[in-house]
Amino acid sequence: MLEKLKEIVCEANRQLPKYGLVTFTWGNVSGIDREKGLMVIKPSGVEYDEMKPENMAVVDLLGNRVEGIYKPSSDMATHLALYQAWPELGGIVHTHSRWATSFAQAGRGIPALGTTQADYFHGEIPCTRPMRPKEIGSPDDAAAESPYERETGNVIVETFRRLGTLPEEVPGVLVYSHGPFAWGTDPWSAVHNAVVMEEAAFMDFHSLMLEPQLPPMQRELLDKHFLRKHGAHAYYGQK
Ligand SMILES: O=C(CO)[C@@H](O)[C@@H](O)COP(=O)(O)O
Repeated sequence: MLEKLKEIVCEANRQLPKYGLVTFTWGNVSGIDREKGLMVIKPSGVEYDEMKPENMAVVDLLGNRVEGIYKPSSDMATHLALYQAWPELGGIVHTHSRWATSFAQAGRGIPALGTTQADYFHGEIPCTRPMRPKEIGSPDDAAAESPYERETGNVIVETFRRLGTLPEEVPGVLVYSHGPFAWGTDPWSAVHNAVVMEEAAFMDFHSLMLEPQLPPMQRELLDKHFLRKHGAHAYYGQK
């Protein structure tokens, strides 16, 4: 089971450059084995085309390294915070994909302007609030102890709680000044949702250029598309 999860997480990471979601190593995918209480995540800074299942990082749910010769992704604590808060999650992706990151840097959510987004996200993809200095830590924080990554996860969960949004209805978020996180029932569905998010950001940007006053799509159409594909609160995995 764990070896299979390493293969899946490795291949899901290798999909990121294939879908144009990453430059250099600016992204990471994880998966979780809840029975064993272990998370498998991309090793930090490793080139995607050099990745092999055996060099995936394996950590326990407190972030202690269990297997792997490389350091886990620098975003490990954010992934762990989301898995701990949301039991339905089976896979998480973080990238700096250009169009979604442009919205994150502008502090803007990605509004649901079309059925492409509505098929996967039941509404706007929100942007988190700016982090507070104490949540960011200081430059001399050792990377492993930096509160920034852990607090990023907490701010994501806080955003969804404040909006009353369910993670299974909107499987993604923009972290202010950083970039997108997407998730799903497994690493594959998380990557799928990350691709849809980037496409939606690209199309929204241009739709709003064409029509700055464009309102979000009608609720009825949004419901029709999302609920037809996923049902109310149905969690979904999309290959
Ligand atoms: O945003 C950052 C660093 O600022 C990270 O998400 C990105 O560089 C990926 O780092 P990892 O190689 O996963 O440690």
